[in-house]
Amino acid sequence: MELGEQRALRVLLDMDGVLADFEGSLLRGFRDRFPQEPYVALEDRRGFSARNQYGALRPDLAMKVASVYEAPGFFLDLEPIPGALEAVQEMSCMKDTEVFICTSPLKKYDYCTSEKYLWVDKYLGPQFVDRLILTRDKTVVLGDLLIDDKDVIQGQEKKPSWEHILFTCCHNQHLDLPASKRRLNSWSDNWREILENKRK
Ligand SMILES: Cc1cn([C@H]2C[C@H](O)[C@@H](COP(=O)(O)O)O2)c(=O)[nH]c1=O
Ligand SMILES: [Mg+2]
Repeated sequence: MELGEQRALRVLLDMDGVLADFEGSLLRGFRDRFPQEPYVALEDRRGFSARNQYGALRPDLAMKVASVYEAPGFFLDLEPIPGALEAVQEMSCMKDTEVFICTSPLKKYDYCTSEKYLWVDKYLGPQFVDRLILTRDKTVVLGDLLIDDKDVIQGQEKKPSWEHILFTCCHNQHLDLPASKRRLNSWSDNWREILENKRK
């Protein structure tokens, strides 16, 4: 990079809950597969882990809800979140901006990892397959912004390079955030302003 050239703003985009509708698919899948079992309505979701919340309802429900997202096809069949694909395409064409998708695979990664690549190829194209980062520790990934629905993102780096923008999802919508923390309520919210403010 030449002296005086402005470094591109690097935006890291989470996948589940930000680009792909994990929660909606999980609830539909659980009710289809276990129609007689109690379930957690989206408006009643609290906390990132659905597995933990179902387990608190009844211990055996933890394994049952996990069996839904561990099944073949679950990640590939996720619906895009409204406005997400359009926002990613627009963002990636912005001057002095680079976009990466940064997502955490399941520990039980058999189907999840390949299906995440297939999903990105299907909905965003091969150029984004080159920009897909799978990691269970996002703190070690360099970036300026991380747009992610998980309320607490921890890892090896205690002071990650990125600012975490909390993307509103059913499980975090009730959280009161400290004044320093910014939310993006949806892709029709003003994500462009968040990027421009970060450039200053
Ligand atoms: C709700 C929930 C999610 N997960 C897994 C599913 C994905 O592999 C990652 C998503 O993390 P990211 O921050 O969106 O990349 O978490 C899970 O294992 N259990 C759950 O209840
Ligand atoms: Mg997520």
